[in-house]
Amino acid sequence: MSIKVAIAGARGKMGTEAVHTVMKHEAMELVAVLDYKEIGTTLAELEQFPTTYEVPVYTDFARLVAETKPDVFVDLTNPHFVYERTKEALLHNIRPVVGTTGFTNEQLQELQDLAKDKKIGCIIAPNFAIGAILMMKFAKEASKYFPDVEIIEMHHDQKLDAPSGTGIKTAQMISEVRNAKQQGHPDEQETHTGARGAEYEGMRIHSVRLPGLVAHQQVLFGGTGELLTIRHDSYNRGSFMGGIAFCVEEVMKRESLIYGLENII
Ligand SMILES: NC(=O)C1=CN([C@@H]2O[C@H](COP(=O)(O)OP(=O)(O)OC[C@H]3O[C@@H](n4cnc5c(N)ncnc54)[C@H](OP(=O)(O)O)[C@@H]3O)[C@@H](O)[C@H]2O)C=CC1
Ligand SMILES: O=C(O)C1=N[C@H](C(=O)O)C[C@H](O)C1
Repeated sequence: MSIKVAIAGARGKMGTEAVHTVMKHEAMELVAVLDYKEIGTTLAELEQFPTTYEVPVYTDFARLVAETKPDVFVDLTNPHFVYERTKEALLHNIRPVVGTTGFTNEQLQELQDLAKDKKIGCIIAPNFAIGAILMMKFAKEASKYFPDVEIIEMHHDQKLDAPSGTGIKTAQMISEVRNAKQQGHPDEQETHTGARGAEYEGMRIHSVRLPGLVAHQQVLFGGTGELLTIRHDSYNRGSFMGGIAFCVEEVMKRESLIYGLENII
């Protein structure tokens, strides 16, 4: 039996690709999309989709749930909206697969508790690309030997959140194994605010936003007379689709919240 999927953010850069991915997947059925504004009755009315995509569009989540009964809710929207909707999905016993970034630690903890109470799967993935997951794992390993590290994440200039979810996740993974260390000169001063980037447990995260970029990150490790650079590049959003399809299938088998694909690949 196919997995019934609903998607929020279907008009967006990631959502559009995700719609095609689910529509083409033989084990999945796209039963609905959720938008916050009136865009038509079905996806077939939007010019970026084929006229065969007669998937109903809803603006009311409760109605979407009642009428289409999805198993999985994929969220690819924006940081202002995602926490409440993920919570709502869990309360309706629908399994969230969330690519949207920008959760606070408190929000993640609350959702983790809720998924545990409900005994249903929820996957929150700051990055769906396999290469990015490996980049984070390798960076975690390297930081055991190189405690001086700076993260440079580079994205397109339409991105709303900074630092990126991947940048924060990388810093979190590194801080699980790295000996606490305040980097740089103890007396350093910024003559221009923000010059040293965002602080995360003594590490620095720098966010670059430029047209032409998609999603890129390098993690720099400095040692005596040497520099190690671990880098990943997503050149297009196809890089994330294998991860989304994997998560939609995987979340059906889980009974708790998973934050980061490194925990399940
Ligand atoms: N985990 C991962 O691997 C990846 C995660 N992302 C994340 O995914 C999210 C989306 O990225 P991207 O596709 O580039 O962004 P886009 O801005 O291209 O797409 C977001 C879409 O969501 C819509 N939207 C906004 N608010 C709502 C709402 N309340 N309900 C339904 N739809 C809504 C937007 O509409 P409108 O334009 O009208 O506001 C837009 O169509 C971001 O948080 C990004 O960081 C991105 C790439 C990979
Ligand atoms: O907004 C994006 O584009 C991306 N967002 C995610 C993040 O914040 O890390 C994943 C990827 O970097 C692309």
